[in-house]
Formats: sequence, C-alpha cells, structure tokens
Amino acid sequence: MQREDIRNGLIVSCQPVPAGPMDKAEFVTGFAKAALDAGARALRIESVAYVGAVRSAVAAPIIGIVKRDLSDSPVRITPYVSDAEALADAGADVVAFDATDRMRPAGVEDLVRAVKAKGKLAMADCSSLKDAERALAAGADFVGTTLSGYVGGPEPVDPDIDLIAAMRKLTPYVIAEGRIRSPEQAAAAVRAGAYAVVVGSAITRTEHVTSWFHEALAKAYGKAEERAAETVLAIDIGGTKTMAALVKGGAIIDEILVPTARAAGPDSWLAAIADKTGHWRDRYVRVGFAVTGLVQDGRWSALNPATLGIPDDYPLAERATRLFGKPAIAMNDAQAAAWGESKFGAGSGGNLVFLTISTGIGGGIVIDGRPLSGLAGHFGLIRGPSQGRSPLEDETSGRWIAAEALKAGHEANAAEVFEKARQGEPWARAIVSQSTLRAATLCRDIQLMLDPDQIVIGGGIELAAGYIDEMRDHLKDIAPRLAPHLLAAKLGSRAGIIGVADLAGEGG
Ligand SMILES: CC(=O)N[C@H](C=O)[C@@H](O)[C@H](O)[C@H](O)COP(=O)(O)O
Repeated sequence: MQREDIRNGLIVSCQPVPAGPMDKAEFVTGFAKAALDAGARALRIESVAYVGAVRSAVAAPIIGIVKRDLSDSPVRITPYVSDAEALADAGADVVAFDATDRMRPAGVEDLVRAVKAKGKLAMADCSSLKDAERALAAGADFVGTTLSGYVGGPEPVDPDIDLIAAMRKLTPYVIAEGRIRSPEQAAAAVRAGAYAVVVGSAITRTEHVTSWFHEALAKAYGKAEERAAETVLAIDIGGTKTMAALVKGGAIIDEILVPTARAAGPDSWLAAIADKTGHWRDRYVRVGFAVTGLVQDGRWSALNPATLGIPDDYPLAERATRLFGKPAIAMNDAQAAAWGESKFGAGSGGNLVFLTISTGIGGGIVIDGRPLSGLAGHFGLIRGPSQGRSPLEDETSGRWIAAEALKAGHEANAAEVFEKARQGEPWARAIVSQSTLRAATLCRDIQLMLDPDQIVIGGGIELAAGYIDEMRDHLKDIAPRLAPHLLAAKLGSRAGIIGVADLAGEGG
C-alpha cells in the first residue's frame, strides 16, 4: 500500500480487552468487517494471529502490532524485530512499534529497517514531539500520538490534540491515536492536522464503552435520587411580599408569606426571613433565592428601582450562605420561574421562553435544558427605536393598565379593569386590547429571536380570563410557521420558588 491509501481516513483499532469474552479471532474479524462496512478506511490489529485472520477476511490496509509485557522493558508495542517481521509476513501493510525513548530490546532504526526490508510502511507510536523527531530521522513513514499519556503519571482523559498539532509541523504524516472517544474529538484531531485518525476503545472495547455509560448512569441516578430526597428552603423576594417555602422534589411542602419591608434593605429582609423560618432550620439542606432584579454570580442589583430598592451588587448568595448556614444560590425570579415551568409546569420539552406579565414584566429563557441567567429574559426593559419609554413595562403591565384607567376617569386596578372589559365596557376593552397587542407583539419578536418551542405566559395578568386568548387572536394572521406557541403557566406564583429550589439542588 501507499501512504495515500489511508489519507483522511478513519482507522478502527480492533483490539478486544485481553482474555475478555470478545478476545477471539471471529470477533476481531467481525469488528473489522463491520467497521469497513461503515466507512472505516483501515484497521489496527494486535497479534500475528489476528492480523492473519483479518487479512484473510478483508482487503483493506492493516496496521499490525504485537503487544508484550516484558520483565526488562516498559516497551509493550512490537518490541522485537522478529515481531515486526512476523506481522509483515502475516499480511500487515503498516507495522507500528513503540518509538519512545525508554529502555528497549530493539532500536527504532532496527525496527524501521526490518519493516522496510519487508516492503511495508513503518509507524512510530510516539509519546512526545521528541519521539516523533527521532522516529522521522530514523525513516518512519508515519508518526502516531499513540503513547502520549502512557509513559508515566496518571492517564489523561482527553486525546492529546496539542501533540497532533505540534507533530504536524514536522510532517504531514501524523496519525492521531489515543483516547479519541467521540466524533467531535475525531474532528478536532483532523482540525489539528491529523493525516488519519485511529479510534479503538470507543468502537471495539465493549467492556470499556459499557463501563463509561454504566458509571455515568450510576452517578446521574445517584444524584437525581439524592436531589429528590433533599429539601430546599426557597425564598421569593418580591416588591411587596416575600414567600418562603420548603420544597422537595418539585413540590412545596410548607410555605409562609411575609410582607417585604421595602425601605429596610436586603440585610433586614434576610434577617426577617431567617427569623420567620427559624423553626424549619433542621428541615432543609440548601437555600435558593428567586428575586426581582438582576442577579449575576450570586450578586443582586436593581434593574428597576421602582420595584425594589436594592443596593448595587449586593452579595446575596454569600450573605445568605452565612446567615442560614447552608449553601445558598440566587437567581432572578422570572428566570427561576422559567426553569420551574420548564421542568415541573407547562413546559413540554424543548426550548422555552417564560413571560410574566404582572405589575411589571419579566421573563426567562430555557435553552438546551439550561436556564439562562444574567440579563437574559428581562423583556420588560426592551425599548422601541425611538421611544424613551418601554412599550412593555411602561405600556402593557398591570401598572400601566391601572394608570390608563385613571386617565379614562376610572379608579381601578388591573384586575378590575379586566372585569370591566369582560363586562363589555368600551374604555376597559380598549386598554386590555392594547396590553394584549403589545404582549402578543413581544411574543412574535421573541419567536423571531430565539425560535422557542413554547412561550409560557404567567404572572398576575394571565389569570385574567381571556388574556392569552386575546393575544392569540392578535397573532392569528401570522403564517403558522412564524407564529409563537403560547401556553398558560401552570405553577402560578410559585414557579420561581419551585425553579430555584431545583437549581439549588444542582449545587453539588
Ligand atoms: C497505549 C496503548 O497501549 N495503546 C494501544 C495501541 O495500540 C491500544 O490499547 C489502544 O486501544 C489504541 O491505541 C487506540 O486508542 P483508544 O483505544 O484510546 O482509541
């Protein structure tokens, strides 16, 4: 064969776990054929006997090796010249051997010479760039990263992509090999300059692959069980009231409501909650805060000081951890609610946007099974191009509805305006219709920005009969493929509490 025969190819190493149930010629040949059927270009086979067996079954290029555990040398892969010759005779097209700088029975030059004398190509299994330099000087046709991570020290988990890139500066004939366990890692090896890529364990060592999955499952099930059994103290600090609840497995088992002493500030809010929940102290293991405003890395700031005056960058998670004596996390309430609805409420899988229309407007975004944090979802703050006012916070929310009613000469809160609209009062219908139109327009825009699978509407307003229906009505002329899929929230005012309790359990 020519070197070009394996260019840009996948080489599957068919080396069963020694003495395992798959360590038989028929299985090695079966793996080899299956790999070639699925697009592999070449094979890497261990032992003279298996090279012979596979050679008689397939025509594809074979890289042959012999593995030996020697008492006087750490070199395992094709240590002897006689091994190299026997592999060539059995039908290997390439003979690979250990090319590390360690105590060895045969020199790299001798091995290269023997392989070439048989008219075959020589592959040097290297552990470092220095190994590759020496092997190339000795006439090796290919250098492989095979032994990187196997000449002492703990065995790494990831492939040595840097070594591939470094070797590529010496020669184009770099074979990437060792711990390539996913198609993504194989592609990374290609990007680093690999001439061909060897994958072994991830395809042909059933025991290894099974144990990777088994361990991951055991860990995930263990964690899920642990979390479902844990009780979390979840606290939602809002502009007017604070709710504290004990939450277990997505369900509230106890709750209390206290007014938020707005003027007193966060230290005193926390102290009040700690005081009111003191009798629960032994019942929870973690604490989660869902709060109005902006939370970044556990630090809390006001986005709309009219809702609640929070000092800039207040270290909420840290203070709470100290005060409650349990690990605490903090998140924006609507972002936490988005997670709650996604996992335990209206969500039906896929990406979800949660929009809460209440006194103000907030939101949260769940993408790829994770809630976004920071500024993401603060829809209430969106501005139109030429407006100083927000079309949402200022002209859609409950606060705006009540203000509009007053302008029209009616002193009424949002709930009363809805009731009047339901009774057919034209002034009330006009206000509600404007609010639903703006909310519907926001959902249409969100659809174009994020293309979520569903937009869940929550907050006080959604409780008003017909609000979501009216939003849908405003959207009815949109082509179906552009239209947002609107759903009513299911967890009500507890979505944030349930969401943050679940996230608090993820902490470790
Ligand atoms: C270090 C050593 O002895 N490597 C051996 C070389 O042939 C094999 O045990 C590996 O399976 C082969 O290199 C492929 O690597 P992976 O199985 O990680 O895809």
